[in-house]
Amino acid sequence: MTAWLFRPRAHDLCSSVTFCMSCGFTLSLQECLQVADSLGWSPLWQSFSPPPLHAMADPGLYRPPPAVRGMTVLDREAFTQMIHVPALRVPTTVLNKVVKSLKKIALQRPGIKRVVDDGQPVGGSGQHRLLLLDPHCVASAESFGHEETAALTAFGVSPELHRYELQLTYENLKSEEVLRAVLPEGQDVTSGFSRVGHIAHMNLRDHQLPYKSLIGQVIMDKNPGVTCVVNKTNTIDSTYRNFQMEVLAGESNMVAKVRENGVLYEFDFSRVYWNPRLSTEHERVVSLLRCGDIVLDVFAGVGPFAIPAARRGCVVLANDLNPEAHRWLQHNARLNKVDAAITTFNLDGREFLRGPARERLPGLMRGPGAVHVVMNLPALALDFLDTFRGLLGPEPDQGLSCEATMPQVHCYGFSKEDDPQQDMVQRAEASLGVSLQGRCSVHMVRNVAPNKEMMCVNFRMPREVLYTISNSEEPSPKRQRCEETE
Ligand SMILES: C[S@@+](CC[C@H](N)C(=O)[O-])C[C@H]1O[C@@H](n2cnc3c(N)ncnc32)[C@H](O)[C@@H]1O
Repeated sequence: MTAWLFRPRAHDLCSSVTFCMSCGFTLSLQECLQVADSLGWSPLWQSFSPPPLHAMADPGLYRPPPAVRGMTVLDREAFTQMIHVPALRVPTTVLNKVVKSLKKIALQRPGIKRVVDDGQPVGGSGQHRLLLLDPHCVASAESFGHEETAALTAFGVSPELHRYELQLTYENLKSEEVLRAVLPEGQDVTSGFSRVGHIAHMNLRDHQLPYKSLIGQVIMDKNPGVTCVVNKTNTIDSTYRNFQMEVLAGESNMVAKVRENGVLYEFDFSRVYWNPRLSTEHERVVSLLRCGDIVLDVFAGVGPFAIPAARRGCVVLANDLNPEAHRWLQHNARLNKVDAAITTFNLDGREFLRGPARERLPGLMRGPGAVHVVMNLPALALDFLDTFRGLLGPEPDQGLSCEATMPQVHCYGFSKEDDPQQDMVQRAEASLGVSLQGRCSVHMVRNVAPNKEMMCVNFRMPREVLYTISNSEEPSPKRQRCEETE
């Protein structure tokens, strides 16, 4: 066939022509006619109507009409267009089997039926339906692969392709397709968001802001269950790690109900920290806990470590500086019926460690359960480790404390270094004032941004940190025996 439908005047127009020698075809036939008309080009290929089936293979076929470009107030009707798709005429007697055999090449669009009436009068036993095919897979009868050809032969279906005129509406488009058609060409169309209950949380770029209401509306339309779309308006450097946010579409109810790892949480998303991307990490830490263990959650938020830990049979001391997070933490403890197992505090992390934690630690460490300290405030938690220096004063058992009773620490941090593991260990060591070589492990939690990792360093709190130990003290044989039995 002709290599191009409309001859481009220059290569830089290649995005405006149907067939470009170097880039392949980029516009739907309908769009192409409009573009050509506006540019005063005349078609080289005159036999346009009706278009042969191979012309239906245009990958821009589902692209909405060019008129929607630049739209800032969503007009759903403006996305409606007629397109042509290939179809097979299939006897109803074998329809189900043919649909199954051809499912890889059948039309798949949201809200579009792929089997339609053939519009022909029904005659005798020869009742037929049209099976609509994906024009990107099927351009002509030669497009069928061996399997499909064999299936058609076996079921007595003619491979002759029919042309079906289909109305494509806003409902049949994916959010990405809608936004790509509306936002300026060549600019990034990110329709990604975090889902927090009924809230879709976006982080729009500057060039997307003029379209923010439309983007919000599209995200809400295309994601069942989302009834509120918000955009982050600040970076997350507030003390309480919550976002300033603006409602782009839908209701302004910020109280979300979320299920994470089977546990239900409720909280005001605009006033507390919640990150759905931490569910795996929450689960990982909780899986390390055993019934009867003690958990000190220094930066507890609304409870994603504390509540499941209590549900697992642990005794939990959970603290958060944000009064709102503390309130929802208490609420979630009641909601999950574990309030008897969780004691909550609304203190600065250092105050919590120096006060309630210090008071209870000696008794807890003598008990049967292991003590875990969770410190998830990645921007600052490593600095808080210095609070443990000499926290419990002189060692009561004069060097006989069993290492196995020392608290197990899970401390989070961000790292932008080439070797984030080493960076984490070095910063923890600097804060604790001791070496952790050979007695810690580090793992990557998630990639937060290009070149920024969230990490977790895990170690048993060294005795010489928690207690003020005189330099002359030698490790006692008794303590060594204790370590061996761990
Ligand atoms: C990153 S969030 C973690 C929340 C929860 N642990 C989680 O995994 O989702 C850190 C929490 O620390 C709290 N926070 C910030 N500064 C604090 C401080 N100095 N003392 C205690 N809590 C603090 C914030 O309010 C926030 O809820």
